[in-house]
Order: sequence, then C-alpha cells, then structure tokens
Amino acid sequence: MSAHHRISEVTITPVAFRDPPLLNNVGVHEPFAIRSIVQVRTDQGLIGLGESYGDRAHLARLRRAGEHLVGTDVWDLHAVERAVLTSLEGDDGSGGGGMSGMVAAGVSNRVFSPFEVACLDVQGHETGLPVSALLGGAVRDRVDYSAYLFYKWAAHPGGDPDRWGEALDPDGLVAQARRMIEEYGFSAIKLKGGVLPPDEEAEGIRALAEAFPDHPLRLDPNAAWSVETSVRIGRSLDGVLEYLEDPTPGIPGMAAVAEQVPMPLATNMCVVEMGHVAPAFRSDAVQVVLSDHHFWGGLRRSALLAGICATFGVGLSMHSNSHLGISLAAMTHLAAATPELTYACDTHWPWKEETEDVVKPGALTFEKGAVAVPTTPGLGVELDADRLGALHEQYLSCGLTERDDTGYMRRIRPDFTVPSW
Ligand SMILES: O=C([O-])C(=O)C[C@H](O)[C@@H](O)C(=O)[O-]
Ligand SMILES: [Mg+2]
Repeated sequence: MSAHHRISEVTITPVAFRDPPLLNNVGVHEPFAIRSIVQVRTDQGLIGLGESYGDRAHLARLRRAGEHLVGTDVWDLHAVERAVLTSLEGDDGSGGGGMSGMVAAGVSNRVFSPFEVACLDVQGHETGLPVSALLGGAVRDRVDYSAYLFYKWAAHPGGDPDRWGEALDPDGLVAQARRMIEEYGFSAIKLKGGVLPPDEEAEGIRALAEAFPDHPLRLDPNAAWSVETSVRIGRSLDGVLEYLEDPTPGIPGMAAVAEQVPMPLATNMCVVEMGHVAPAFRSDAVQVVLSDHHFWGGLRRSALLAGICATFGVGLSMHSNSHLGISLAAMTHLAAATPELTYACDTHWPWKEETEDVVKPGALTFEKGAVAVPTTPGLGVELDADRLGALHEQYLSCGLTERDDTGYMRRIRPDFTVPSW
C-alpha cells in the first residue's frame, strides 16, 4: 500500500447519549450529552475515527475544516493542521466550547484534535500498528482511571430515577463511590465540587476518606472558591487530598493558594493551552496539569505537554467530560504512551449507559479500574453503523444542539446563579 493516503471525504455526525442529572458549579447536565463523530476516509479506502464536542458552532467548524482537508496526506499532520487553520480564517472564535463555559480552550486546538486522532487511526490501519506505537510506544499495557463522583439528583425532573440514585450529602457520595468502585474497580476517587458550600464538600471528602482509606482523593470545585476559602478548606484537608483541582480562578489566584496549602494544586482550567504554561509554572501556580487531547490539539501535542511538565517537575493527570468509546480509546493510547503520567486519569465513562455508544462493544473494558490498551491497528475500536445511526437519531429527536448546564438549571430553578464562595 502506498504511504500516501490522502483524505477523500470527511463525515461529521452529531450524536446524543443519555446523561444523568450531574451537578456542577455552573448548573446540571441535561438529559443528553452531545458529541460529534468524525470519520476521515482516504482515497485508498481506509477510515479513521475521531470524537469531539457536539455544540452547534463546533459542528459547523468541524464541517468547514473537513472540506478543507480533502486531498491532504494523512501522514502530514502539519498540513492537516494548516488546513484546519485556513478553515478558521475570519472565524470570531465564539461558541462551541463544549463544556458549558467551564473551560476556555483555544478554538483551533479543539477543531484540529479529532482530525489528528482520525489521521493517526488511519496511519495505524495502514501500518498495522496501534496508535500508542505511533506515539512512541506503550510504556504500560493498562491505563488506570479514577472514579469520578458527582453530587446528583435521583432523576431528571419528570424522568425516571437512574440506577445511581441521589447524592446530595456524604452518605450519598459514599454509596455512589461504593457502587462505582464495586463495578469498575477504581483505585482513586475524584469528587466534582463547586456545588454545595465548601465546608459541606470537605465533609463529603472526609466521609470518602474514612470509607476508602486506601484510595487517593481529589476535589474539583471548578474555580468556585475565593483564594481565602481555598486556603481555609485546603488546609483543613491536609493529608486527605492527593490534589486539589482548580479551587480558584486564574493563574495568579492559583499561585496565591498554592503558596498557602499543603497539597499540590491541579488544573484543567487555568492551563489549557501552551501560552499558559510559562506564566503558570513561573509562578508555581499548579503542581499537576490535567491534559485533555480534545482541547490541547490532539494526542501529539498532549505528549509534548507531558514532556514540558516533566522538565519543570510538574505532575500530569488527565481530564475528561462526557464521552464515548472513540475518545476512551484515544485517551487510553495517549496515556499508554505517556511515561510522565503518574495519576489515574479522569473518565466520565460510568455515567454513560453501557448500551449507548458508536463503537462495537467489547474493545474497551474496565478491570480493576483500568482499561487494557488495545493492541490491534489504529485506535482499536470499530464504528458500529447501527449504533451510530441510533445515537444520531437520538440527537435529532432530543432537540439539544448546545451543552448548556446553566440554562437547564435555570429552567428548573429560575433563580439559579452560578455560586461562588
Ligand atoms: O474537571 C473538570 O473541570 C471537568 O471535568 C469539567 C466537566 O465539564 C465536568 O465538570 C462536567 O462534565 O460537569
Ligand atoms: Mg477539573
């Protein structure tokens, strides 16, 4: 086969899958999470897969970029990126963030990422190599993920209760953690905070520490706290947290907190692109960066970030929001090929119904909190046309075209304002 697979067609399919009422600082998850599924076809008949956010403006950008990519060599990832940048000329960059305003990552990185992943998938199919090998080789054959707990309601208003039940207090959190750990075997726990007053969340963390003394714990209030509150709560959780994630907004705020709390501070909010690295590291604002290939510009750029973090003695973990199997495969290959990664990665996977995905079942399974790194060519997952079709139909019928946790919360509680303490 020739080494020059050129992109002949790009298909972007929006999909929706059911999502429980997970609470966060900016509101609550709607009944469906939306994603875009990217298929890159080559002139020699191979198909590469990518997955990204599903917000309307982002979909439009992916479609425009897809048109610019036709004719590009899948091995020339710089040319792929240049084509994406050309497609974004004149774009004002607004909308399409995919995370309800919680993370403000650069538009071009967000758009390039699923195409880079899809091209690597094609490269893997062409060479017979898994993506981890294309990234320099797997240094581990299993990737550890952490339990990702949320305060949540028992059901969406007017809907049936989901299998997880309510979690609005320490007992609810411990029950949720117990179930998630029993089912998936996770050996680390993250709690999404910024929902209840900070002392109540600290109480929840202490209950988790008591119930799971061997599990490292993380708390992520998504920058809902002032510097003063962050310092007070951080100090009160000395010896309890593995790291405290984004307690307060901005690099200067994080630096002020970092100076005064005993545990490392982690971020997926104030360091979300290369331009943030120098000011954050210079001021010792963060001790752990959570990479996310969806907003860092793909797998290779995330690997580059890992090297930079290691150079400056900054730890590396991995961020996630609602995702399907293509993203889990990409995250797993990246983590496998990243020696610098020393923390269990975030994943929203347990919040997804097992039956809902766009890939054929069985390629990715959790055992003892870890996913075995696929060893088959490319990402190691295969698109399932029926499943893709069903989730696309669900996208069309659910009526959601934007992730809007705050808007949904306001429809339920009209007086809701994003809280800060
Ligand atoms: O670690 C984080 O900041 C996140 O995972 C952001 C996500 O958007 C999460 O909070 C969510 O989905 O509610
Ligand atoms: Mg976070």
